[in-house]
Amino acid sequence: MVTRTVDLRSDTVTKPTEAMRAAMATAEVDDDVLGADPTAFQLESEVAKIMGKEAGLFVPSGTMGNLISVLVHCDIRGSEVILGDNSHIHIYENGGISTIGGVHPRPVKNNKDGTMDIDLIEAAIRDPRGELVYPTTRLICLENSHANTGGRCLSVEYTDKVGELAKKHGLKLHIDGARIFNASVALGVPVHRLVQAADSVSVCLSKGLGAPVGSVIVGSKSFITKARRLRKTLGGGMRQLGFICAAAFVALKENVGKLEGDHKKAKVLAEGLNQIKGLRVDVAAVETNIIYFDIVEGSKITAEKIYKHLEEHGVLVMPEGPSRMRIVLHHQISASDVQYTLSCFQQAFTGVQEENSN
Ligand SMILES: Cc1ncc(COP(=O)(O)O)c(C=O)c1O
Ligand SMILES: C[C@@H](O)[C@H](N)C(=O)O
Repeated sequence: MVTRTVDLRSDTVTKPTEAMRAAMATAEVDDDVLGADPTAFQLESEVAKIMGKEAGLFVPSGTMGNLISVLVHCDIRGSEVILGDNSHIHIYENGGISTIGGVHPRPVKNNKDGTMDIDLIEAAIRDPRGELVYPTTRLICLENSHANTGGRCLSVEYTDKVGELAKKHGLKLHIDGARIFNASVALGVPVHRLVQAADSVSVCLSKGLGAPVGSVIVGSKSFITKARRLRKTLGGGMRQLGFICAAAFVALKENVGKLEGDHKKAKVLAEGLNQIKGLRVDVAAVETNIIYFDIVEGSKITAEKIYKHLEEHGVLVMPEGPSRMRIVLHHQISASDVQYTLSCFQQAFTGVQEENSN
């Protein structure tokens, strides 16, 4: 009988707080297709202001936020987007930019720190003289923090350099900012400065900020006007969405300040896991709330045995391969949960070592 649950699969698993539920229950709402839901408008305006952009648009998911952003920037047939080969847009969004938007992806290798070498980005930009046979590059996409490399942060200097490169070639820059607040807190750089070079940003409120639903895309007024129309085309026009925006507004106001704590807990957990004989963690690479770790070859324990033991004790982690796992911290994981998780991992390995010695 599991008496305690520690859900470390993702920062998308958080449950609405009482304050969010109360805000939802009393939210002022209206039809956001026929006009403007007042609570949605308030949230969109606030996020745009915080991000230093002219306007914002609420969307039901980060996937839709990225899709709309890419499709607005690449609105001409034959467009191509340069993006990371290990980016969320390229791996986890069902190829939507191509299957729905007809946009051609031009992947560039992601480095271990989430960046793409700037000279490789420039080399991937199509030469206009080859337009008879080449797609036309119109957009560069970055991801900050970068999820698949372990929540690594792209510096403001790097982002500005990519922005300069985009401008030099007449391209737009989009940032998948699903965890931009995590990067901002970890770097000590205000979000508006971190995304200053970007023409658009997709900001998830449903990740580390803990909102039950939603993202906001931000950009120029012209960009958001086109994005709003495309959201409707994709079936994302929502009616009285103020009640979910009310929860997101609470998340924005209450949880940014908790991200540093998530990062500290991630570091403690990473250091503890790395002390367990049979696990390997690159602790230095844990900059925010995400930890990737591996079972050391020859450690005589299988991932399946670890998952089984963890699940029997209520600890949930994300499988990432035959011997690789991911843990994501969020504001509903306590310091005690971190210690409990470490004890469960230790027990799993000790149990196996005892089995093997018998
Ligand atoms: C980096 C990144 N971008 C975008 C998304 C997509 O967000 P959603 O799950 O809301 O579609 C995710 C995952 O949730 C993500 O980790
Ligand atoms: C799995 C992925 O799609 C999701 N964005 C997560 O980080 O949990």
